[in-house]
Amino acid sequence: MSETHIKIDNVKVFYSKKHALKNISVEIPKNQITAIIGPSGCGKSTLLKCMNRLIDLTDEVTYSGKILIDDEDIFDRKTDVVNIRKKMGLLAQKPTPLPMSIYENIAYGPKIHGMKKKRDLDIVVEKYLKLAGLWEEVKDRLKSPASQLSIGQQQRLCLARGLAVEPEIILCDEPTSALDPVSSQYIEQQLLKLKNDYTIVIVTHNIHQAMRLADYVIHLYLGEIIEHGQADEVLENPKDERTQAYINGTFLTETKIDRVRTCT
Ligand SMILES: Nc1ncnc2c1ncn2[C@@H]1O[C@H](COP(=O)(O)OP(=O)(O)OP(=O)(O)O)[C@@H](O)[C@H]1O
Repeated sequence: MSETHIKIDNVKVFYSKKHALKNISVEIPKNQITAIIGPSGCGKSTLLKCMNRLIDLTDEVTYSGKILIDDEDIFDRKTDVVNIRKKMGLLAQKPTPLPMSIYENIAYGPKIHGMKKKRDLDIVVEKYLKLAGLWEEVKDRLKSPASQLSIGQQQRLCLARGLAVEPEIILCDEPTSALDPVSSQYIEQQLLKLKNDYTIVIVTHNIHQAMRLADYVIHLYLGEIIEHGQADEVLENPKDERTQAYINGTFLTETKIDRVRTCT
């Protein structure tokens, strides 16, 4: 495995009494795409929210363990949450453009971080719209409201906006689930290009998407990692019966799981 970028060590999360993540320990490699897969409610989004501490915004949540990014424990109360989030771009399920122009959507983050000169902002806007694969489609209407873009374009705009604050890591929570197949393909193509410079973690329900994108796969099941490894090994030759069933789209009843456990 290449150099570790995010080291997750014994992370546990409770929502009130609900034990959502149980002793999660896993290392996420730098400049690779890691897909988190698993059935609904298994804890995928919770794990992602731990990585940027958005989990703090949830009521009645308690968590423990460590998440080391560049050797800094982001769960440490002394860690500056704003700094952590600056290292991470988040691409959510639905595009959330800011209620302003296409240009201002991208310039917003750099302005907050102190960039003032129009020339510098122009360069940044063009650079990140190009990186997100949207420049050619919007270069002649940068002053138009972002809300006038198609949903697929809005998602690429959100990707560009996230990149404009120069993160090291891109967290994606089902980033194409609200998009048509062509727009999904655009996003996937951009993510594949971006992995040369960014560490990417993507939550996806789409096994084919994981096959197309992922270098590594984490399979979560009822809050635990039941399989983790190189994508081709996990997706084409899974060791765990539950991973196999999930990939095949078959449903394992508790009785069958018990039978499988007894047989192995
Ligand atoms: N704010 C909350 N309060 C209470 N329980 C929660 C809260 N958020 C999530 N949960 C529970 O924690 C578990 C994990 O939720 P999470 O959203 O991480 O799952 P997921 O794998 O991302 O699901 P999906 O694929 O359906 O989005 C689920 O049982 C969910 O009901």
